Amino acid sequence: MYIHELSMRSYRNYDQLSLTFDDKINVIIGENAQGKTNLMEAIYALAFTRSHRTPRDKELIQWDEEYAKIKGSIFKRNRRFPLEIIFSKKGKKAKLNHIEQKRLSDYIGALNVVMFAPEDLNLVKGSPQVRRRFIDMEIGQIQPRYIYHLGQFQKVLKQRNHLLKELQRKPSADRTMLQVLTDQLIEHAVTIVERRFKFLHLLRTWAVPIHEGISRQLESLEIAYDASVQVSEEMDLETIKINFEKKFQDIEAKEIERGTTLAGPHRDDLVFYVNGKDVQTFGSQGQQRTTALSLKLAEIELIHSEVGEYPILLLDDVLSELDDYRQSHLLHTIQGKVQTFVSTTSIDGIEHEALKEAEIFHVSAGTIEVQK
Ligand SMILES: Nc1ncnc2c1ncn2[C@@H]1O[C@H](COP(=O)(O)OP(=O)(O)OP(=O)(O)O)[C@@H](O)[C@H]1O
Repeated sequence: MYIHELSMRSYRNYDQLSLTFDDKINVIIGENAQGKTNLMEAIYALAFTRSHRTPRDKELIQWDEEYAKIKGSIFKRNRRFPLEIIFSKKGKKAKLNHIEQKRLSDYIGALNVVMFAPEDLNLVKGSPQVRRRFIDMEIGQIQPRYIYHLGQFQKVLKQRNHLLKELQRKPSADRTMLQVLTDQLIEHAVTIVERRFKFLHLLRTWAVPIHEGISRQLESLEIAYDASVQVSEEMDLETIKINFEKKFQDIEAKEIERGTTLAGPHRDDLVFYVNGKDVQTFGSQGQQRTTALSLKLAEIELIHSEVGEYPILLLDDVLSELDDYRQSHLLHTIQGKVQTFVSTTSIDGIEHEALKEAEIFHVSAGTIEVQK
């Protein structure tokens, strides 16, 4: 799939903009703070209805404006369809084929995007939250129903935490309600964990051989799910559910004492091993980067295998962070099959064969010019 046209209004530092892209490689060049990341972010937001760098939609609206609008014309399975997203101070609206989608989960997934930004190099080193977000966003775009379960889980989690705080202060508060909320929480948690297991199985299928390739057969990658409840990928749904129930019975007193939910998918993590050693603790910076790159390349192949089309790849200021070998590996893998956006302050240092045919855009203070 690819984006043919993109237009924006009052989005970050862009007043008004309309661009046509190459279906292969587009390079966005500009000095710092001119709007490169804002453009990448807009494409990401068109796919996910949110930014990759802030949870606050209001920040996307140009200062002193009432709303921001992004429109895209997408080609998928040889058919063209429009996407539109409007962020206003009251909320957001997402339109697919000109029709507003009541649930965002009916919209997300129409456009598949993989973003690789410098902070993704932190996927291995960063906090568990970064890895949970990675896994949740990726499952969400191939299985939009997952987003619904995640939203329901968050809702119940909030109510449950609220009640646990109340019980912490006042032990006579409603215990029956706690049981009701625990049952609801478990119902969504089991679905989330089961879908994460299935996703990890697919991710491994692609990431392990890719990592072996990038490391010239020197490293073998393993990915494990570090769960806060005794569950594993071999278990059936019923066993997972029983183990959740047991866990919450065991920790009830502790949860009331702390006033918060201490187990569940919001506390889980991913662990990456290279040659049997935990990369987060023992890996070199190079190994951590290779792992992050393998995961991103695996995502591209995984989406292709699940959706039947390659996603759009956004490489925001990240090529120059990779050494020549990893850069070549990346560009070689995507060449010709993945519409890619590369942002950079300078094209020197990334003179790869793949970029020769690229469409070049120059960004300066919220305006973009195509290089003739
Ligand atoms: N809501 C907004 N309204 C108007 N301008 C904004 C808004 N949010 C951010 N900006 C401006 O956008 C610019 C930052 O653009 P962007 O993050 O795309 O930089 P960049 O070109 O990627 O630079 P770098 O190479 O430093 O990452 C800044 O000048 C910032 O002040």
